Amino acid sequence: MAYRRAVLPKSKPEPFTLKSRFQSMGYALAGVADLLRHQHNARLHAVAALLVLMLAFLCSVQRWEWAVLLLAIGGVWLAEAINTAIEYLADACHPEQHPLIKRAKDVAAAAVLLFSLTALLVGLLVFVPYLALL
Ligand SMILES: Nc1ncnc2c1ncn2[C@@H]1O[C@H](COP(=O)(O)OP(=O)(O)OP(=O)(O)O)[C@@H](O)[C@H]1O
Repeated sequence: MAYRRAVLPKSKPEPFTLKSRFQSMGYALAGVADLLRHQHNARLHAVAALLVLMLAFLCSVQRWEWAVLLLAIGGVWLAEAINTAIEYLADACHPEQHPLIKRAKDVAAAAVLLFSLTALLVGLLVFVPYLALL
């Protein structure tokens, strides 16, 4: 029965309730806690994000620069969360070594690397003109 529930779509959609929406948010927050607790890279992202926010505050960056920096920080977290979810799914579906699991994990990790490099460039574009004035 548990298997049936897991693989088949429900015949009748569940009614919308605030309680279930709050429950969903709780699951998502548990995902954030999981990232911070189990992923060393996520802790590095957290420290980097804090430093960027402090620097932005000290430089009194403009409103649009805040928006760009927040998007860059959010994008790195998005990539890290999806990368971690892919790793967990891969380990659950195929705990043994497999060349395709390696490719899937490496490509998922590439997403984090590529967005992190983009975020670094965004940070340089925003902060270098302020730091050059010092
Ligand atoms: N089941 C598997 N089959 C084949 N290759 C795997 C498997 N699991 C991991 N790998 C590969 O082994 C290498 C190291 O994996 P690992 O998950 O330790 O990487 P990592 O990104 O350094 O880890 P983390 O940053 O999460 O500590 C990667 O190239 C990965 O794709």
